[in-house]
Amino acid sequence: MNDVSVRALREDEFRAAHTLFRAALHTGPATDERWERVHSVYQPGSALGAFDDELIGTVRSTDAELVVPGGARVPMAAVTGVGVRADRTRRGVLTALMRHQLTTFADRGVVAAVLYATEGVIYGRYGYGIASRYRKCTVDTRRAQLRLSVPQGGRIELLSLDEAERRLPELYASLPLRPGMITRTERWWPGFLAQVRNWDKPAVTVVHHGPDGPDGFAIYRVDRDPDSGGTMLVEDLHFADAAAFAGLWRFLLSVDLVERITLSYRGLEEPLELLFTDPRACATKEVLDETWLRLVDVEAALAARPWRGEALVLEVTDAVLDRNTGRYRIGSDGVRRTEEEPDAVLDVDTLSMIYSGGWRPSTLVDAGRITVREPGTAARLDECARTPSLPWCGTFF
Ligand SMILES: CC(=O)SCCNC(=O)CCNC(=O)[C@H](O)C(C)(C)COP(=O)(O)OP(=O)(O)OC[C@H]1O[C@@H](n2cnc3c(N)ncnc32)[C@H](O)[C@@H]1OP(=O)(O)O
Repeated sequence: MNDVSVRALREDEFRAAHTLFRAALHTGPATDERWERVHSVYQPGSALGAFDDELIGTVRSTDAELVVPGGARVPMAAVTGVGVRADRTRRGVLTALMRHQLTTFADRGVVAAVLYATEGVIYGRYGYGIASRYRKCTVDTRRAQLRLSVPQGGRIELLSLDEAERRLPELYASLPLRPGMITRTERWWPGFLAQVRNWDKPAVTVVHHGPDGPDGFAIYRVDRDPDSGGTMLVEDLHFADAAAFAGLWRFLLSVDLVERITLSYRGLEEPLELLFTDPRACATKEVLDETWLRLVDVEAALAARPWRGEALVLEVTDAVLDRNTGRYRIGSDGVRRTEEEPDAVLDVDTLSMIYSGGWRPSTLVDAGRITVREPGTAARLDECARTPSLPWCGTFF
């Protein structure tokens, strides 16, 4: 193979990159109509191509903000669209793309990169670690009786897809975002809504109205099977508070001709089964990795979230962005680089795993991914990194 070079794609190359990516996922090219809807997901300057004699690999990203523990928002890049032509895989094309992309992120002040991975084996080598996990679950609507204490919730309004397209971006932006969640930019919505328009069953959007106006929404479709009955697939569900959560569920459970409701990409702490008199009405089918996080600027990322208690020194190794390699003192009094002896030694992908609170450091010590100086250090690290909730993103890209 000839040498591989990587560069930012010109806008007239975006469609070829999109076709290459879809082919890597075993999907056909976008129709003209679909391309018209989705081309704006390509952020100029942020779609990369790998070339030998022709385009052989691609990755793109869009800028957004990530909510970190403590509630601060940091500049992030949402990485997606990764594909290498099937006749050029396993010869370093993705590695060249990832190195180029991460260096570019670091140069322009991106603090973190986030992605959803097709396979668990791909991204750890580039410094990404599993930040959040999600569950797939199914609700048996015949068993799902709401407990008397569940709030009544407010009014439900049905929206057409065109109305949803107009109103949901503003509604999502008005909701409180928890750690692990990301902002949904004007480049995210067209891609998501193009998928929704492509469903084989009509999409239904419902908005929940609380005392101060719209405060939650859900998008679903219903698949009716003559043998197994109706299955509602809830594809998106976000809400401001417990009343909106309950109100949306009160409505979803009231929809006729639905025997079960399936959900994916739900946070592990979402108290769905606790709404029901029989908690087994909601069955968790699978727990999987959700977002993979990559701390691009380790010092800025560490400083953006609170750490608790007595300070500890971490020695971090970053094989791709060497500028991150070094020792960091973290504690309730802040974060700074240091030359002090380390209490714990870890790679940047492992740091990304504990950063958002999705894993206790002691779990990673047990897994051999953090080396500690003395036995008590794991417990001190747990206390230092402790967060009030597990991270969850809930925005697939
Ligand atoms: C965020 C997203 O967009 S997720 C979508 C990811 N895309 C896909 O899954 C589409 C189908 N797959 C592909 O297009 C390609 O196989 C890619 C992009 C996953 C990998 O591209 P490649 O150019 O083959 O990766 P590259 O050769 O740089 O691999 C680097 C290393 O990772 C390993 N690796 C990469 N992908 C895989 C994989 N899917 N399974 C096992 N190992 C893998 C390689 O073996 C290599 O290991 P080595 O350094 O020990 O030799």
